[in-house]
Amino acid sequence: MTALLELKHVAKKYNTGTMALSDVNFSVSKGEFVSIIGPSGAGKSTLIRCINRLIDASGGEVRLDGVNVLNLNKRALQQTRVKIGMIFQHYNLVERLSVIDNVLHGRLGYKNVITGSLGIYTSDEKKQAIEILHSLGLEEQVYKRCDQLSGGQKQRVGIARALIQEPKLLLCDEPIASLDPNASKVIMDHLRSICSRLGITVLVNLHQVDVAMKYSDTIIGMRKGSVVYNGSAQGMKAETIFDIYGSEASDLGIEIGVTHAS
Ligand SMILES: Nc1ncnc2c1ncn2[C@@H]1O[C@H](COP(=O)(O)OP(=O)(O)OP(=O)(O)O)[C@@H](O)[C@H]1O
Repeated sequence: MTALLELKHVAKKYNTGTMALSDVNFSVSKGEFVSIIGPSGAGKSTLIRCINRLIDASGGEVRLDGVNVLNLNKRALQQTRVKIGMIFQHYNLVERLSVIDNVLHGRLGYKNVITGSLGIYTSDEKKQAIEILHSLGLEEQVYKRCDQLSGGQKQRVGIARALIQEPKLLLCDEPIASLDPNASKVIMDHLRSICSRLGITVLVNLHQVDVAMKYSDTIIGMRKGSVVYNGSAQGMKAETIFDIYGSEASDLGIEIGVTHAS
């Protein structure tokens, strides 16, 4: 498979002196579903955010389709960001606006300053927004204000906003951390289906090892800013969990060797 995303020697040192990422190297193929796991402070969010430059890495290369994102000027970065959708733990929606208006915000990267600031969208874009919302089971929420939705519904709006961008890569920063198990399953099922059905590459930060093992083609395990595991879910062993979390899998309640069909 061709690599869509390649990280080479990526480092991030915050101006507090914290070395959040050290020499991170991995590549992600087109259409792959990859989970990043690791304890709090391992650098998962920093890593995800260095890919679309919400955070500027201190060194290394982040290549998307062969182009080093870290070298792009403002205009080129804007064009590249259109290819990268982002899902946030706390949804990042404009709560007082309707669901469809929030989804249409995903088209802003394609607009010029005037059409963008006036919120002018084509009828095709509106049709597409409604279709995506239907595909995510939100047909009854299209014109509701976002502050009237449940967390799970808000996260599906976040997914719809990312999908209307027509991204190649979907970055998901702890997308289920604020959701109950049922809503979490709905979100993970949608993300998996987006990957399999639409061929969109998904990179997701997770705290739940069982969820990562159930849904992912590949798991990247991080500890103290470094990648300590990069392999299949099936290839995870009790020692892998120890390397990542510094505790025995059994003490953490993680069952190794139990795989679930996705
Ligand atoms: N803006 C910042 N300024 C300084 N240090 C930061 C900043 N953001 C994160 N850090 C530090 O960088 C390290 C990695 O943090 P990061 O949030 O990326 O970890 P994480 O694995 O996503 O953690 P969590 O699972 O708790 O979200 C931590 O030591 C954290 O304290």
